[in-house]
Amino acid sequence: MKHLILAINPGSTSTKLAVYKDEELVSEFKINHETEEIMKYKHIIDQYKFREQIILDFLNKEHIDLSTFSAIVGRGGMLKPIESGTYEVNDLMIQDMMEAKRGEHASNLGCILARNLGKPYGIPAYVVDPVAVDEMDDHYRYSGFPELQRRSLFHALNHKAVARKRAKDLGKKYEDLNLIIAHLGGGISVASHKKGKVIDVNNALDGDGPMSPERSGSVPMGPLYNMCFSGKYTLEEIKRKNYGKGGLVAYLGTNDGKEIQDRIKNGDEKAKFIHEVMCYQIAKEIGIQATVLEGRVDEIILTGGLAYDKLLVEIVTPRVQFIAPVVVYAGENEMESLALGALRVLTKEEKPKQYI
Ligand SMILES: Nc1ncnc2c1ncn2[C@@H]1O[C@H](COP(=O)(O)OP(=O)(O)OP(=O)(O)O)[C@@H](O)[C@H]1O
Ligand SMILES: CCCC(=O)O
Repeated sequence: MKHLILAINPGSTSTKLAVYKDEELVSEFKINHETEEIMKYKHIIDQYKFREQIILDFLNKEHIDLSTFSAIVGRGGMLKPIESGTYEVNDLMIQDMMEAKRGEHASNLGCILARNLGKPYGIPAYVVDPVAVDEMDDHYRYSGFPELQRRSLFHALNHKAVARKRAKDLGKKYEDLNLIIAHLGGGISVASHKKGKVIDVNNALDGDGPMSPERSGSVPMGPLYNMCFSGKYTLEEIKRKNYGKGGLVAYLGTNDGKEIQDRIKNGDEKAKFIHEVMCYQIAKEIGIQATVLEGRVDEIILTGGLAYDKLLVEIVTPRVQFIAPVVVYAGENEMESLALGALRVLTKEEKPKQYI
C-alpha cells in the first residue's frame, strides 16, 4: 500500500506545501508572504489560523481529503537542542512551541499544524531536522561574555537535505565530505559541515552573520546597547529590527529578491549597493567558515531561494572560489526531505525519535 504524506513548511517569507505518494510528488504549492502581511501578527503563534487556512484551501483546490493521509509532517521549530532525524510530534513539543521559550520562528508552527490537522482522523504527525538540530563543536558555543553562549539555530532541514543530495550527486558519502553550505533564504545561515556534522554556523536569529532579506545579521554592539537603553524603543521593537524588519526590508522596504533584482536592472543605485553589501557579508561569512574547516573544504554550496539570483552568485563566487569550487543548488530540498523522513518511519525503516 502506498502512503500519502502531507508536508507543511512554514518559512519566514513563505508557506510551502507538498503532497507525496511514497517518494513521488503528487502536488505542491508555495505562497510568498509580504513583510506587512506577516508583521501584523505580534507572535508567530498568532499566524496559526492564517497558515492553516492556506493548507485547507490548497487541499480543497486539489480535491484531497485530509482523512486520506498516512502522515502529516511539518518543519520543526525552535525546540530544545536535539540530534538530526525524524521526531514524533508529542505534547511536550507542542507545549514548547506554544510557549516559544527559545524564541519565535515561522517553523514553530510546523508541528502544531501537523498535529492539529491530523488529530481528528488519528493521523500521525512528525517533524524532520528541526531548526534546533545541534551538532556543534564546543568551541562554537563560547562568546566573550561568559553569561552568553551561542545557540545552534539554523535551516537544518535544507542544510542536511542539500548536503546529502550533493554527496549522492558526487557518488560520495556525506560523512566523507567537508562542505561550507550557505542557505540563502528569508534568513541566511552559513555552516561548516565536517564529515556529516554541522560544527559551526551563524545564528541569524541571535543577530549573527550576514544581513538577509529580513534579518539584520550582526551589528556593531556599542551603538546597539546605546540604542537599547535610549528609552526610544521597546524590547519588541529592537527584536523586530533584528528579525522580521532587518536587512534588505529595512533598507529597501521589501523582502522580495525578485523585486530587488528588477529594481537593480532598472537602475536603482540604492538597491544595487545594499544588495552588494549583503553579497559581501555572505562571502565574508563563507571565509569565516573556511577557517573552522582549517581550509580543508571540498566545496562551497549556495542554496535557498536567493541562490536563484544570478547577480548574487556572480558577486559572491569570485570572492570565495579561492577556498573551494562553488556549486549552486538554488531553491531548497526541504519538501522532499520532510516527506522522505516521514516515509522512512511509516515503512518502519527507521524508528521515530522521541522529543523529551
Ligand atoms: N528567482 C528568485 N530570484 C531572486 N530571489 C528569489 C527568487 N526566488 C526566491 N527568492 C527570494 O528568496 C527568499 C526566500 O527564500 P526561501 O524560500 O529559501 O526562504 P523561506 O523558506 O521563506 O525562509 P527561510 O528559509 O528563512 O525559512 C526571498 O527573499 C525570495 O524573494
Ligand atoms: C532558525 C533558522 C534561522 C533563520 O531563520 O534565520
